Amino acid sequence: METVEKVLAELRRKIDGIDDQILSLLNQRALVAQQIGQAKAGQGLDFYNPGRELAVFERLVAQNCGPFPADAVKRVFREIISASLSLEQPMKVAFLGPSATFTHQAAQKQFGFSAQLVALKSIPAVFEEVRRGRADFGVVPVENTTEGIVSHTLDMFVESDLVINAEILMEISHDLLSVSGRMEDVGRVLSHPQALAQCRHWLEENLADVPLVDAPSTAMAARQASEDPGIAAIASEIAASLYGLRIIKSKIQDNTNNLTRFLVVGRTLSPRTGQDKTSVMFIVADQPGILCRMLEPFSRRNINLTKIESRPIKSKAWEYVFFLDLEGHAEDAAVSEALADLQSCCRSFKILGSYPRCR
Ligand SMILES: O=C(O)C(=O)C[C@]1(C(=O)O)C=C[C@@H](O)C=C1
Repeated sequence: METVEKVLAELRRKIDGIDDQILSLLNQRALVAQQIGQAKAGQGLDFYNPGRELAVFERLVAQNCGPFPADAVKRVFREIISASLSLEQPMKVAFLGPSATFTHQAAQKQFGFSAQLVALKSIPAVFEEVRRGRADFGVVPVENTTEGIVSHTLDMFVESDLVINAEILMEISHDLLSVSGRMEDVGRVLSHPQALAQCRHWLEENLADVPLVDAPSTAMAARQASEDPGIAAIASEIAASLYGLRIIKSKIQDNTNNLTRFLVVGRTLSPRTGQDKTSVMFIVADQPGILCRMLEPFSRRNINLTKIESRPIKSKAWEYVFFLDLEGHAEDAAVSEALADLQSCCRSFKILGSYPRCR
């Protein structure tokens, strides 16, 4: 009978052979991506193409018959594309920091580890970095299923000429982290008050006698936990890896449907993919029936609206700017007609961008 060592050696030889093929294919793919980059440079086209990236992920996940997990297919190809894009053009992406926040995690999910991610202190600072061309793109939060809209982000579009190039949907999953990763070592739990509130039931059931302490951010809580073995932080998975913490328990939030939507902002509009969303911003005339009139062009053409939001105009009391999201690209015939109809009843109107719809 064969010894287990012999069996393992044989199987590992097989894996080595497969890895050699994977590596050779990765390099063949990288060469093709470089050629695409050269073709794009010749035409002045954008190197980053989020619509094409989504199509690559969806095609591969659909044809994967396992046992390699579908999630892992996406993660592996995220990094392959990130590395390929860095060969076409190294990407610099500004995000609302500090490091290890959920916006950081969203930027990493969208751009992978080959992009240079830069943490900035505020949403206006992210917009400014992209406007000045010091970053190629910016990542900012725009709405959360529990907390609602991030008004700071919407307000920025009023003054800024930046456009929306992509949306990122992310489950906000809170993990309990500490140096040892052991429940019995937890003497105090630190986190941002919102994260503590979102995990209240779990904390009552599992750590009822442990004091809860507010921290300025989940990332700061993680940093403090890395300096004191008696502190556990509620923070993201990325905070665990950044501060060398172990996960005591993952996904401890009470509401499992806690999602945040982030936007990727850039300087040029994205091409049509066939599965797009469009965001517009406008101010309507102050007239009876105007709200009906502004929505009618969409219902008449069976265009689905996914969000409507209003924000006060700071310079004029009791006047509002509307933000509307709809399904379709601004270049689709029906969408472009509906937008022209809407524009005819607006005092001011701006397309904020058409971008691949995230599902
Ligand atoms: O297809 C392209 O346009 C590419 O540049 C190639 C590629 C890829 O590696 O698949 C790389 C970057 C883009 O954001 C999208 C896709």
